[in-house]
Amino acid sequence: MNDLPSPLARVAVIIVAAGSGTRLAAGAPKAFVPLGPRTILEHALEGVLAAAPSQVILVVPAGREAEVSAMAGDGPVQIVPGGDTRQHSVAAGLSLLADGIDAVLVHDAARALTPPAQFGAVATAVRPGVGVIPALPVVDTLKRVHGEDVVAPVDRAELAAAQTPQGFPRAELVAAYARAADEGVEYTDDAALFAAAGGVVRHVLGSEEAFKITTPHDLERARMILSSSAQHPVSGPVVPRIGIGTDVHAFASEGTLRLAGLDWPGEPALEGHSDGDAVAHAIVDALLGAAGLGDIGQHFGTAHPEYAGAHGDVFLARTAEILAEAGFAIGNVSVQFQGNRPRFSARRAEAEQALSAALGGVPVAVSATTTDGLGFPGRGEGIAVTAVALVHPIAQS
Ligand SMILES: Nc1ccn([C@@H]2O[C@H](COP(=O)(O)OP(=O)(O)OP(=O)(O)O)[C@@H](O)[C@H]2O)c(=O)n1
Ligand SMILES: C[C@](O)(CO)[C@H](O)COP(=O)(O)O
Repeated sequence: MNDLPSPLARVAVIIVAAGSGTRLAAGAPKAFVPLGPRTILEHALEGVLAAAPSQVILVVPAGREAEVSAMAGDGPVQIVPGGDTRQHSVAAGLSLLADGIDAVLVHDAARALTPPAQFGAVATAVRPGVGVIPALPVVDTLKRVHGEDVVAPVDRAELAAAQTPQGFPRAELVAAYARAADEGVEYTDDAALFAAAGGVVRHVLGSEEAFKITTPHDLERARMILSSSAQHPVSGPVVPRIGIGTDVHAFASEGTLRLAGLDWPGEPALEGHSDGDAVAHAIVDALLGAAGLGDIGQHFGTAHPEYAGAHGDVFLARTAEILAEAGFAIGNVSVQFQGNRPRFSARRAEAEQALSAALGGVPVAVSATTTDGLGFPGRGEGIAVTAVALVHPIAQS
C-alpha cells in the first residue's frame, strides 16, 4: 500500500460560510440557501470531508452555530461564528487550529461543488514560505475601463481566476493575518494577504466545478449541475468513469500472507502499514481514482492510525461507502498481480467472492501472472498489482 502520508495529513480546512449573500439576494445567508434537498453549506462540507483533512473548522453566521452543529452531525467539524468581513471570518477560524496542524486550507463554502481532489492538489503543493491557490486561465478578452470608457486592453495571458481552497503553511498564515489585523488592511483573498506579508504564492490548475455561487445565475447553474447528475437513471445513459490503481509490496521476513482477501498459510507475508494486501490496496486506488476522490494514502494512510494492521476488506468496504457518499456506484473491478507465489488459480473463485463481498457484491475478476524471472517479482522479492475499476453516478432520488 502507498504508505506515504495522506496529502491532507496534518492539514486543517477552514470553510468560510458566514457571508450574508447580498449579491445572491436569496433572502437568507448564502450558506443556508438550498441547491436541491441540501444547502450550499451541506454540499461544501461533503466535499471537504471527502478529502479527509485532519481538522475541519466551519465559520458560520453568528447565532447559527447550534443549527449547523446539528447538521454537521458527529463529523470531525468545529464551528465558530464569523465576522463582518471574509478576512475576519478566516481569522476566527484560525483561532481554532489544533496542535500538530502544519498547513491550512481556506475554502469558500460558496464554492460548494469543488471536487475533493482539488484539496489534495493544493495541499501537496504548499511549502515553507509558499502559499498555493487553484486558478483557471482567463478565457474572455478583458478591458481596463473608466466609467463608460474602455481605456486599455489587458493581456489575459498574465491573468488567472483565483479559486479556493487556498493553502498555506500554518505559522506563516497566522503571522500574516496578525500583521493584516495590526495594519487594518482588508484583502479579498488569503493569497493577497499572505503575499503582502512577504509570502510567495503559486498556483495549480483549478476546476470549472469550483465556481463561486455569487449571483442568482450561479445558483441556477449549481442546481442544474446537481439535477442533471441526479437525472442519470442508473440503467440509463450514465457516463461511467474508469480508474486505475497499482501497488507493490515486498515479502516480509515473518508473518503469514494476506492477499486478495484471503489468508495463505505457509506463504510469507507482505510488508506494509496494514495487512499488506496489495491486491485490495490496488483496487482501493482504482475505485477512488475513478470517482476523482484522491487515493488510498489520503483516506487510509499513516495519518489514519485506526487502519494500522487493518485487513484489506475493511479498506474495500469503507471505499465503497466513500464512493456512495460521493454519489457513485461501482460497476466492476478487474485486478491482476505479478509474482512467483502464491499459486493462485486454485483459489481464484474464493478470492473473487471475498473481494466482491467486501465491495457489496459487485463483480470482481482476479488473475495472476509471473514475469518469467524478470524484475523483483521474478526474483521472488515481492508482488506488483494493477487494478482497474468502472464506476458510474448514482441517480439521486
Ligand atoms: N463576513 C463574511 C463574508 C464572506 N464569507 C464567506 O466567504 C466566501 C466568499 O464570500 P462571498 O462569495 O462574497 O459571500 P457573501 O459575502 O455571502 O456574498 P456577498 O458578497 O454577495 O454578500 C463565502 O463562502 C462566504 O460565506 C464569510 O465567511 N464571512
Ligand atoms: C476568495 C475568493 O473566492 C477567491 O476568488 C474571492 O476572492 C472571494 O471574493 P468575495 O468578494 O468575497 O466573493
